Amino acid sequence: MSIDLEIARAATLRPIAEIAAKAGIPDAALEPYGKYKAKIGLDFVASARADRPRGKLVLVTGINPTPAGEGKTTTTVGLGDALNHIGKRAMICLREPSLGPCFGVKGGAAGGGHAQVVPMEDINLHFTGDFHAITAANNLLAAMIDNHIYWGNALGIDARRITWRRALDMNDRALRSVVGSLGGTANGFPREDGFDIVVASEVMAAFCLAHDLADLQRRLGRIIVASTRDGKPVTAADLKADGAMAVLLRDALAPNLVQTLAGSPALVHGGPFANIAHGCNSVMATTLGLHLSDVVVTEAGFGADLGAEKFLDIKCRLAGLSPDACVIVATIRALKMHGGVAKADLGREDVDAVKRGVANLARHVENIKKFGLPPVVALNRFTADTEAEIRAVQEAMAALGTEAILCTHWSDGAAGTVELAHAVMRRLDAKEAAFQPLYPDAIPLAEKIGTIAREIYRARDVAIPDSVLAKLKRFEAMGFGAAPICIAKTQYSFSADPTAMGAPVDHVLPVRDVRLLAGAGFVVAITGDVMTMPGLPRVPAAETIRLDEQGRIEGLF
Ligand SMILES: Nc1ncnc2c1ncn2[C@@H]1O[C@H](COP(=O)(O)OP(=O)(O)O)[C@@H](O)[C@H]1O
Ligand SMILES: O=COP(=O)(O)O
Ligand SMILES: [Mg+2]
Repeated sequence: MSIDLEIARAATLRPIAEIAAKAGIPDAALEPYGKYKAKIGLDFVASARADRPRGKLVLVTGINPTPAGEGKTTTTVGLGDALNHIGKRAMICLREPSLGPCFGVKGGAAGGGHAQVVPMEDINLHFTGDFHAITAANNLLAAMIDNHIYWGNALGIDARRITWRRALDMNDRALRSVVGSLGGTANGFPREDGFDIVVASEVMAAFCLAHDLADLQRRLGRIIVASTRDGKPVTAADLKADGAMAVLLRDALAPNLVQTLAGSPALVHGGPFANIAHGCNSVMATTLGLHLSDVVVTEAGFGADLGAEKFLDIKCRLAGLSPDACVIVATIRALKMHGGVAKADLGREDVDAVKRGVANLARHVENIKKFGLPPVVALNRFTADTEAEIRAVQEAMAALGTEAILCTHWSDGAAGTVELAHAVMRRLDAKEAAFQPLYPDAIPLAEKIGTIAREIYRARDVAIPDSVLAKLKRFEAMGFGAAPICIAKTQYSFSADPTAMGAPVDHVLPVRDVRLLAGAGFVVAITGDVMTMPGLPRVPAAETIRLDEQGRIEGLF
């Protein structure tokens, strides 16, 4: 059994009503899903947010990770627990895990060791059904498109220009490109189609950026699914799909409340990936947390070149949020990878490789400062890390005037992140943050892509084919010129080349396509070979996930 699962299963959980009461959520506002999970009623969310927000907002991001991940979720939990341990009222806001990585490479997303949200099995699997609801809403819209064409196509949809794709919460490369409606006239008009993993769906993005149920339905209605032969956009509202989609999502939109192993309240809600989507939990949960607590600690996915940039330039911009501090999670193993060490050798001491790999961390530190957020580095300690390697990181960061705090929350729980909690509180109390997004709304979409590429990825240039530039111009002509950009890119490198470790320079960012997410309110720029439907690895985690004789789950991590 995985250590994470062993620890989670051995824990004594508090009834969720007790966690809620501690967070200032009355019983009447709770919709329990068993003893240890609950949704928080939308009426309570609205009333709680009617008061002035109390809390400060702390973003947890990281360096470019190894495929296993470097511990942002784990550190978000550890920091939240430590803030509560030192007497603050902290809440943790996380994304819900996707079944794709759970049964694929990375495993779950409930943290790890003694810094987890629980019940981890529920959270990592079906949780409260939100992803199934989002999948259903996405696929209802897809079905209504083909059904509209089948019954005469009154809207004049050009079947060659349908951009809406089906979704599934699984890694399945066989579904990336399919042909639907085969089998004769009763099945409709055959056309090319495909599936995205649900965390890349625009329904997920709209769900996570919606301020309330009415806003969600408006966003769903604005989703552009196709165009007519003369280029006129066709929306979900044109198909009269937005109402039924909102019905499917009504219960899901209520934020989920669970707890950490230490009993801290955690809102786990929504779940876009940060390489192919915007990588942040829901605005509903984050804004609720800010009204209920003194500090909200929230994670954005993958490295700061992806999740943090999107949290700051998309979520904060669209939701009117202003972060007050930022933690960058680094690990010795990832720094060695960036220093050129092969995955198989990451467990061996190599101080020189750490010193070389620190260039990746240094660039993320420099980038976060561009947003007016002086970061603190959390060095998430793994057992194989040596004193010499740790010292090398701390000395390099000290030379940059940045604190690098050793954290041992995976093995020690809150006690392992108390020093980090005090460092974050020093920044919050000093009111150091002077957040501003990387680019203004008013510049052209292509210039926004260029700004991110140059300022964050340190690209020399961006390669955008004329056909893609024409699409961007069309989006601007349609009134979406002020929208932020969400760059779909590999998580392993600052560049579009997943093998370019460290801090690559002089690279060109190839943008192969762009998608207008009119419902979510941003434009996606797809770079390199990034896929919106991942595939399973040669040996998927699924092969070691099973039930024991008592029907208990094994192999989940
Ligand atoms: N210090 C640590 N020691 C051992 N395993 C860890 C440590 N920190 C995280 N992990 C494990 O690494 C994996 C990724 O952690 P996670 O917090 O999900 O990373 P991220 O959110 O950055 O992807 C999880 O299985 C977690 O249990
Ligand atoms: O979207 C990716 O999130 P993690 O970095 O937490 O795996
Ligand atoms: Mg995570």
